[in-house]
Amino acid sequence: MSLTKRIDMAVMRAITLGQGTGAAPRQLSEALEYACTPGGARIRPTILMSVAMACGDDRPQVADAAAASLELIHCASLVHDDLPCFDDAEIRRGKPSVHRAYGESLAVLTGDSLIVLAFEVLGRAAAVDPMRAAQLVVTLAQRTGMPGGICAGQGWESEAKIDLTAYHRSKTGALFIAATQMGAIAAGQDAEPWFDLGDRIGEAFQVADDLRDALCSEAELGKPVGQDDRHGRPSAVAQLGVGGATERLKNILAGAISSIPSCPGEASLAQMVTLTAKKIMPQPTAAQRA
Ligand SMILES: CC(C)=CCC/C(C)=C/CC/C(C)=C/COP(=O)(O)OP(=O)(O)O
Ligand SMILES: C=C(C)CCOP(=O)(O)OP(=O)(O)O
Ligand SMILES: [Mg+2]
Ligand SMILES: [Mg+2]
Repeated sequence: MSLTKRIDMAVMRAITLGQGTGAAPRQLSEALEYACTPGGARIRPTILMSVAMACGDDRPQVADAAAASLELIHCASLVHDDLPCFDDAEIRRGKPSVHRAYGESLAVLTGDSLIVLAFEVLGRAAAVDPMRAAQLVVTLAQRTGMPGGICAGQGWESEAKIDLTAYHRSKTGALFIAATQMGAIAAGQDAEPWFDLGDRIGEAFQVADDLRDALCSEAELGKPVGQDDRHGRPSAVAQLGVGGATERLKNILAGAISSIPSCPGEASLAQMVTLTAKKIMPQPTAAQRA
């Protein structure tokens, strides 16, 4: 089975669990699925699974639960991020954002339900491997909440003075660190050596996202562009210009490959990072190249 299919199936199993089989509010049930399918790039669970596979993937059910839980948290964060009180975005993944499709109250509840569901999925993985499941819960919680998770990252946007490194590391880096560390944990390995790889991929992803926000169109991205400018957010493009940010992106990615810890599947993991790099590198249009 392809990795994409494995991830989509794990996500769908989780959503089905959240929808239940008995009485449940219809619109909220529908919105859970709407928020997570069809997926975006599924880049975080792909990295997680690739690390788990490079480490032997000896408990595939635990890796499936880890990948699904991480993607559920990511989707929840996008639903909340698009709300009027944050970025007030009307489209996401090429369709109306959840609050545009279902209203604000249900969008808040969709995000809330997905967060809780993510941790339920990990709790249930304890039936297969209690130690690994407990470590996965702690790692995902650390990278989701305060003081260093994506909630903290979002929190920086309400501060008058922003610590740029902490802002980027928590807003975007956190779920990439979760991806590499949860992949290792799911396969029974120590998480600590996998911090650097996640941190570097996260930093690269943030620079790439800043470049896409400045260079791409709404139709290409399926979400509003020019957001960093509009919200006055610090970005790699504002700081370094397009050329400087592109150079920085290439340097971080080279560093990411050299930070892969030694493991049985090291070579194929390096290939995955190179492939991910190609995917996230924004392609300038002919007009921008001229
Ligand atoms: C778990 C949970 C629900 C957290 C709530 C806190 C929250 C709203 C986090 C958003 C995190 C995030 C990376 C948003 C997208 O960034 P962006 O706005 O720069 O990117 P975009 O262009 O894709 O919108
Ligand atoms: C952290 C950021 C910039 C939010 C968007 O993440 P992705 O670009 O991975 O979103 P999807 O592919 O999942 O839609
Ligand atoms: Mg935002
Ligand atoms: Mg946004």
